[in-house]
Amino acid sequence: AENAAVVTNECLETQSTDASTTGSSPPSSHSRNAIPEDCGLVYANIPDIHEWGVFTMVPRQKGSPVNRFGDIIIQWPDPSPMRHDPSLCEDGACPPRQGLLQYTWNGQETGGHNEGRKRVESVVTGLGMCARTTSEAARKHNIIPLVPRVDEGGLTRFDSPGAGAITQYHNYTWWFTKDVEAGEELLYSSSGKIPIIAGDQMTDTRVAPSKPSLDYLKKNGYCIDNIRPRKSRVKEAGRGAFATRQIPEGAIVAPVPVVPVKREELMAKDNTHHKSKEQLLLNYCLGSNTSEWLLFPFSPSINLVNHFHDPNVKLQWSHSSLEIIGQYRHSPNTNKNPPILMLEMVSTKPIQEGDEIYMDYGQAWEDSWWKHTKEIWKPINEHYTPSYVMDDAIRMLRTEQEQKEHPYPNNVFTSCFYRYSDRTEEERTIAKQRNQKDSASLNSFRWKLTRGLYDLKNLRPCSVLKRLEDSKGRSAYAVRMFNRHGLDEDERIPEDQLHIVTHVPRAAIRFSDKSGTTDQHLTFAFRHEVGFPGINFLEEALRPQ
Ligand SMILES: C[S@@+](CC[C@H](N)C(=O)[O-])C[C@H]1O[C@@H](n2cnc3c(N)ncnc32)[C@H](O)[C@@H]1O
Repeated sequence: AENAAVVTNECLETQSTDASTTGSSPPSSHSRNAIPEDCGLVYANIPDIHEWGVFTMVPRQKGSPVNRFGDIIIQWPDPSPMRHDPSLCEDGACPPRQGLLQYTWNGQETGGHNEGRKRVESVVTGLGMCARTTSEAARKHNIIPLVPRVDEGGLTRFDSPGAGAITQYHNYTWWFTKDVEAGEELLYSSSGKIPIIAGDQMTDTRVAPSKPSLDYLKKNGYCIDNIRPRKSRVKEAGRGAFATRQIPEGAIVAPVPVVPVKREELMAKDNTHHKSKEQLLLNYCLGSNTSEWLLFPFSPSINLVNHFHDPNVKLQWSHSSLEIIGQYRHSPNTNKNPPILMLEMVSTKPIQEGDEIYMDYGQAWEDSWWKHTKEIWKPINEHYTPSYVMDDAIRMLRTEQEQKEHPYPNNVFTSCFYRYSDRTEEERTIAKQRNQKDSASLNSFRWKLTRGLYDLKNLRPCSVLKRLEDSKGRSAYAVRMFNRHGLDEDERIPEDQLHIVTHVPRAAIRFSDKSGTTDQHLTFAFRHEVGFPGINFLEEALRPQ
């Protein structure tokens, strides 16, 4: 937020300067930023406090979706410790997060925690990065997210060179928790964003002295519902971005706020486990092979724009970003982190409703993709079934004993929705006493449904010991619960406890993918940034003089 404050309202002016085609020098072209009459959501710089926020242009009802389509999430397993090393924390206080890590969520909030061995950060694009947050205690939030969908977007490791090159986490939808008036800001609770490392503090949102008027938002905001996700028309590309309405030539299709990231941060930490060399995030960054900097764009659906040699949009620096970068050129301290910058995605031809949006990713990307499909990629024919397919296919779960005869595929295990902290003090004391008396005794509890139990952060490994049928013929299970990395302290079952839970319904048990086995970890998964020569302009400004 502090960085965003540097981006002034000038960024929202209707005229912009184009640095995308030449790289280092910014030629001028003009684009129109007219908000369509029926635009429902805008991204605007809040007057007085100079922070960016998301606003609704129409009244909304409690229980209705913010958008009819959700955002993608990119899982960032075991980020390189360079920028935020827990070993740098002293007495529970850690150095502040920098770069993209300032905006990520704890992976367990999005169900991504099994993607990594120790730590997973979730990059929640769209509203998760554009909307501002408020603390749970302040109770000012008016939107909440639901669970994402997880699948391969039609690209399987058995037949597609695109397998592992796109994220499997998508359709992360947001819902209103209150009735909201036209012009109100969308805020969500920051609890999901509280970082994994103890000691990090979230600051609460700064409240604007006065609410921006609808007129101000129309004149100064960027429309952020001109594009939406859908399966791409490009074979092997996965999902794509499509126009939700007609867009004239030369108009701003979407704002493209970007976080600068150092290329070296996206190297996977451990190549023996995360077999591909670079993180999946690289495929969603803008850059050029001559720059050590990358830009991660994050407005809704922007990350879904695919490559085509005959594009209908291009990227250009916003006027204000050019100024900020210009200031860097003259600043003697070039070592500091560059702030959030703003690009604009501008139509280069008239676009019809339903058209797919394409950019030209450039020759280096095309060459790399060509090499990947012709020389590197090979179909995989080993036995593999992703967890979401197992969940659909296997309704009745096998006990540990049955699995000896009839095992599940190697890449999956079972997880249960369970909260150890739901046990009453009394239950815990009895368990403790029993443990002290007889080390062989079991602690067995009855599963019960409590509020919020089906949140993804409450998933933990569990093994099925017994299957029973209830009076209505439905299966219920007795399971042993385990701990996993990243669990909150009060959720950890004491190491010396054999924690058995009975009457667990099938709905509370899920298949999960073992760490390092999903497509994004495939050895031959494609990795290349989206070509954006305009980054050279930033690179030049940041280079020590
Ligand atoms: C910025 S993402 C675009 C969104 C992506 N299609 C998805 O489903 O998440 C870039 C990645 O999309 C895929 N892609 C984009 N354009 C493509 C094309 N023309 N052919 C094949 N794959 C493409 C590649 O995997 C690339 O690394």
